[in-house]
Amino acid sequence: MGHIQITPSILNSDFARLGEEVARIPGADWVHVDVMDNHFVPNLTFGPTMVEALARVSPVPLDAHLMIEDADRNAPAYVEAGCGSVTFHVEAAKAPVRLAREIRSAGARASMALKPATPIEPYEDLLPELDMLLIMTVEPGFGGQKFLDLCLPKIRRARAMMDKHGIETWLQVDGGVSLETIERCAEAGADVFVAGSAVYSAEDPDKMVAALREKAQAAQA
Ligand SMILES: O=C(CO)[C@@H](O)[C@H](O)COP(=O)(O)O
Ligand SMILES: [Fe+2]
Repeated sequence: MGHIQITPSILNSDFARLGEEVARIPGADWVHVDVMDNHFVPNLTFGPTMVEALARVSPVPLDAHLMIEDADRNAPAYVEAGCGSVTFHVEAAKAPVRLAREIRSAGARASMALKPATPIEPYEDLLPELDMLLIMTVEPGFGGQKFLDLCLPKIRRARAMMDKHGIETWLQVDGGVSLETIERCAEAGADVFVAGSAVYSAEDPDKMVAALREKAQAAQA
C-alpha cells in the first residue's frame, strides 16, 4: 500500500473565489477537480479553460476527476490544461487501455474510476496500465452525499488484486469521506482520499486535511 494522500475536492467550495479556496489547503497532496458535463452525471461544473486557470494558481497539483461522456475524445485536454493526474470513468470510455496510455504519454498520471455498481473483476488485467484506480463511494454527481459502505468489499478486492500483481497503483476513494468514514476506507486498502464537504465545511480546511491524514495513517498502520 502506498503512503496516505489527502485530496480535497473543490466541488463544495466557493466557485466565485476558487483561487482563494485552493490557497486554503497548502497541506493537501492534490486538489481534486470534479468535471461534470450534465450528461454522464446530472450536474454541470467547468471545463478545461477553467481548470487551466486554476492550475496556474494552485499551490498543489490538480487531480482531475472527469465525469463526462466520450472520455476518449475529451480527457487529453485536461493533461494539456496542466493536471498532474487525470481520471476517466470506465463507463464513459470506449478504449480505456488506449486512453490510459495516451494520458501517460502526454505526461500525466492515468487513472480510471468505477461507479458503485461497476465491478472491478473485468478490469483486473488493466491495472498495470493505471497509475491510480478510483473507487467511487457515492453515485457520482454531487458533493455532500452519504458514504456507501457497500463499496468497501470492492476496495478490499481491488487492493488484493494489486498485491497479487505486485503493482504500485494508487487506490483512491471519493464520496462521503470524512473523519467518521476514512478509517474504514484505509483499513480496506485505500491510500488516496478525496474529501469535499468534510474539508470545505471545516472552519480551518488545512487543519481538517491534517486530521484526516492522521486518522488514515493510524488505520493503515
Ligand atoms: O466526484 C465527486 C462527486 O461526484 C466527489 O469528488 C465529491 O465532490 C466529494 O464530495 P464529498 O462527498 O466529500 O462531499
Ligand atoms: Fe470526485
